[in-house]
Amino acid sequence: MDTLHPENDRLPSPPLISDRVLINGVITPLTLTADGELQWTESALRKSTTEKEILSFAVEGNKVKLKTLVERRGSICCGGSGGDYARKDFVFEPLYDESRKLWCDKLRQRLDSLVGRPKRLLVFVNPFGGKKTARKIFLEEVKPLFDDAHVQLDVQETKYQLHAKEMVRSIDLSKYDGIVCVSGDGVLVEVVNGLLERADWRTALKLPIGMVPAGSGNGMIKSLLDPVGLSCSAASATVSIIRGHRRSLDVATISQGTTKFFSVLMLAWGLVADIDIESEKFRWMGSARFDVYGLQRIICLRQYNGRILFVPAPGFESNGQPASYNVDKESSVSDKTLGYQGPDTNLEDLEWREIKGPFVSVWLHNVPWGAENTLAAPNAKFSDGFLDLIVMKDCPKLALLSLMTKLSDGTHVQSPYVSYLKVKAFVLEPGARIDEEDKEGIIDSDGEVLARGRRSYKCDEKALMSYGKLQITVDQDEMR
Ligand SMILES: Nc1ncnc2c1ncn2[C@@H]1O[C@H](COP(=O)(O)OP(=O)(O)OP(=O)(O)O)[C@@H](O)[C@H]1O
Repeated sequence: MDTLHPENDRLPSPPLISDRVLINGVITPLTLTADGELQWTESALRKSTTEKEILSFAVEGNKVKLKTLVERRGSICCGGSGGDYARKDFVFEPLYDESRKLWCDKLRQRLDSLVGRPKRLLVFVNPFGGKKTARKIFLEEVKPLFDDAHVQLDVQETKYQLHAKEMVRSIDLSKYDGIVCVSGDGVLVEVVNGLLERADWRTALKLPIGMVPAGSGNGMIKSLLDPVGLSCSAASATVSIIRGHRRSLDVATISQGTTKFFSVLMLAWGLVADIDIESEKFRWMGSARFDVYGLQRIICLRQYNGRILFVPAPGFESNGQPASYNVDKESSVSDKTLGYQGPDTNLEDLEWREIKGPFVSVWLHNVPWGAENTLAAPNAKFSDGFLDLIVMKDCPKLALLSLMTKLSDGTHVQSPYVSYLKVKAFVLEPGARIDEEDKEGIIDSDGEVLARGRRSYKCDEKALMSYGKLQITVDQDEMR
């Protein structure tokens, strides 16, 4: 019969090796248990586990030096525990050559038995992202941890937009255990799109992608670290990668004709898109650019004509009005050898509903956090096969200002001015501004311009899609 042992009642694990060693010049008993715990007494009982705290070890003369992590518990971060990490060496000296050899064998055996720890990673560093500090973050906070953990790195600084995507689409991925983006969400999305455009996308998708926050938004890494009580820092993110922690992630396919874009974070049109993209000119402010430009946009509030159609998730069928949707046939015609083509859902068989404009904001989210201080979709799940839809039609400016302050804890979705639901498929038919019909908006996906309408955000760059109807479907658990 199986019995349950509460954590405190756990039976002590037998020792793999137990010995008297020198620690800080004092003879001290040191034990490595079968479940990987290193125990010694230095004024009080100390413990360090191979699974969590010990990254690697090396022999230096007669001494064994362990590279370890110590958890720092902050008090101010995000209302949570604010867990973060610092590096620390732990040195001990076995009394005999034989016992040093035995210690090394046992430590190596334990560290080698840890599954999921990466050995070789491809790292993209975007020197242009956020406050342009990614290079410094990488050299000072990320690389030392990977070095301590003996993870080999192939580092590539991104030199221009879409550089990461181009590389990922064509390089030999077989030599890597994962790809890491020291950047904002933009480079992550490039990597995802590059992988999905490969002919061998099914294999490519098995490669885990890690994030280290060095952008202005950092919504994905915040969504990963916050639920486990870790601060959104470079050290926490790097430690999670070293430990091999993984989560599955849904991928949304946005299509317009045969053009496709794969999104893992969000799609926005209206207020949120305007703030996200038009505030680029304040990039030097870091994440404060969203608040500063957001205020300006609310004071001069825009509303857009248009229509959205959606297939509600079970329980959300009362939103909107029944509607029929003629599926964009062109988007399903594809050459399967070219890469991932989106989910094989028969959209015509689904129960569609619609909401007609004007709209202040339409926001579709795959993960909870849109940025480090924006809990856009508090109920969003990484791999539930649904997208969270947040819609705002008319809203008084004062109420809107108060909603902006509620974005940090996700309570904006409780406002009577906000509709918040889960959808399986979605169609956006964007229109012009109600006050100036010759001006249209911006469609933003994962922080990048997907489409820009007439006389919207001034920029000569051509967008991937035109400012017209878009279809969005979601596949469950595509990425890791
Ligand atoms: N050397 C470069 N010069 C100019 N742009 C670059 C360079 N390298 C990458 N980029 C582009 O910079 C854009 C933004 O990058 P990233 O996502 O890292 O930062 P961010 O936009 O500040 O953060 P977030 O996406 O979290 O808001 C991406 O579209 C990427 O393609």
